[in-house]
Formats: sequence, structure tokens, C-alpha cells
Amino acid sequence: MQVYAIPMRTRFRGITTREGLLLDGPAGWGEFCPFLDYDDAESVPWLLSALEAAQVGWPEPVRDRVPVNCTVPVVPPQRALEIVAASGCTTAKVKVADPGSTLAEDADRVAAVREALGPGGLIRVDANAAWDVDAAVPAIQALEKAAGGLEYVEQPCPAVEDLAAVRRRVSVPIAADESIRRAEDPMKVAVAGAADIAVLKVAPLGGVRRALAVAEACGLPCVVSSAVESSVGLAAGLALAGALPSLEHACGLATTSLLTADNTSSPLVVEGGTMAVPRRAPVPDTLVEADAETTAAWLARYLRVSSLAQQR
Ligand SMILES: O=C(O)CCC(=O)C1=CC=C[C@@H](O)[C@@H]1C(=O)O
Ligand SMILES: [Mg+2]
Repeated sequence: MQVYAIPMRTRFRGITTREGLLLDGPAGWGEFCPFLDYDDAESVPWLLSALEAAQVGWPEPVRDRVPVNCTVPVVPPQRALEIVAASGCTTAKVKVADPGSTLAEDADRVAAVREALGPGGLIRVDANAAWDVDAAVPAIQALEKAAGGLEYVEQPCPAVEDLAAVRRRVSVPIAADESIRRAEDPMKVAVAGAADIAVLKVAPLGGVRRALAVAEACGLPCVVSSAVESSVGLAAGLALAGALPSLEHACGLATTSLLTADNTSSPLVVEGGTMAVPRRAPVPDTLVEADAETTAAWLARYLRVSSLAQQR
């Protein structure tokens, strides 16, 4: 068992260092890396996902490569343009509605992304549930105009009912993310007519097989998105994207670009806007080791969550 701490290139999801615990078994390596604001109960599916990778392995894929989007954090327009241009991707996801960014700054960021992609590229935005319905509608309309069209808007509001209300008032498709990965019942989204697309994150959903079951039950087109894991954990996201019966949208799996280093000398890389579907996770032979205090905290978290998982 190994604990890592990798500095990030820029602040993303409120963090500047990505930490996690790597564990291995007969099937290979898994990554247990719930964000620090997840409590022990919410961390159980993250552990189940890591154990699936280490002890069981993943279902057979139905494709060898998957299309991926590049991810644009809350950065100035010129930096956003550089990120997209360097990515080789034709789809970009832009973080918006961050406390540190105004709607005007978000609009400038998506306009710069459109300049980098050209008219044929696809732009999606992610508000991470920051708006209420009355703020979401005009904000989405403004961002759609600035972007010259949006593929979809991810989680504009917290509640499923609000997603449904926004969906009735805007022409941009709605993707559900937090309503899937942090929900007691991920199916509620489809039942409420709240989204056009389901965003699946393999770790919070408890592994590839559990995520495939959610995809089948919700009956929506799916996008697989990472939890900004190192390549060890990212492999599970690619395995999920590789095993989905249908895949109509680029996946948010090009996120090792947000990290300053990786835990392996065989990182999972983007080539021509796509990534290969691995059969096993890469071996962590270049671990970015965490300090003693961080290591002890993660080992203690692992033991607490393991105990909870065994009680299920
Ligand atoms: O989907 C992507 O392009 C990259 C992953 C990504 O956006 C996220 C990863 C983890 C948590 C969030 O910050 C964010 C998301 O909400 O999808
Ligand atoms: Mg999201």
C-alpha cells in the first residue's frame, strides 16, 4: 500500500495537491482517492472501486480507444486558449460559476476556447451546482452566446427538480453529474426528466461494474469523467468508457494534464484526441510519495473505510 501527494498545475475543484492511496492485488493496482471533503461513508464506493481493480479486474471492453475532452480550469482566456490548443482535443469542458470567477470572466473564457477549437469544436461547461434556477437560465444563455453554441451544461443546479426546471427553460442539453455520483438514487435524474446526459465517475459509483449498472438503469447517453486520479486510478475510468455499450460523447479523462507528475513511468496519454483503453492499471513505479503525516492519515482513513465496507 502506497500513499501519494502530487502537486497540481493549477487550483481545480478547490485543491492544489491530489492525494490518494494505491493498493494492489492479484488483478493489478487500484487507487483509493476520495476527496478530503468526503466522509467515511461516502468514501466506501471509492474503496470498492479500488478493490475491484486490484482483486477482480474489469469487464471486457467493446472498444480499444475512447474520445476525450480537454478540461479547462478557472484560468484567464489566454491560458484557456493555450490549454485547448495544446490538447489535440476537439471537445473542451470549461469550469464556470466558480466563486473566483464572474459570469463575464466565464464568458471570456469560453469565447477563447471557441477561438482555439474553431467552429467545429464542441464546448461544454460545468457549473458544479453553483446556480439556482433563476440564475442558471440567463447564465446558460449568456455562455451559449459567448461560446457560439454549447454541447451541454453540466449540473447547473444542486437539486434534480431544479435541473428539470432549467431543462424546460433553456435549449442547451443538461448533463447530471453530482446528482448521479452523490445521490442516494442515481435513477431519480432520469425519472424526473432532469437531464439529457449522465456523467459517470467510476470511483464514487463503486467501480466499473456498478457504474455500468447505473448507465443501463438511467437509460441516458453517458459521459465518463475522472476524479482527477493519477494514471493508476484513471485506468478504471478508461475501462468504464471502454465497456459502455454505446459512447456518443468525448469523456473527461484527460485530467493527468492537471497534475505536475504521475505515479507511473507508463502514464495514460492523449493521442489525437483519444486515449487507449487499458486492460490493467499501469504499475506505480514512480510514486510521488506523500510525507509521513499524510501517509498516516490516509492509512487510518483506509482502515476506517474498510471496516465500514465490510459491514455493508
Ligand atoms: O470531466 C472533465 O473534463 C474532468 C473532470 C472534472 O471536470 C471533475 C473532476 C472531479 C470533480 C469536479 O471538479 C469535476 C466535475 O465536476 O466533473
Ligand atoms: Mg462535473
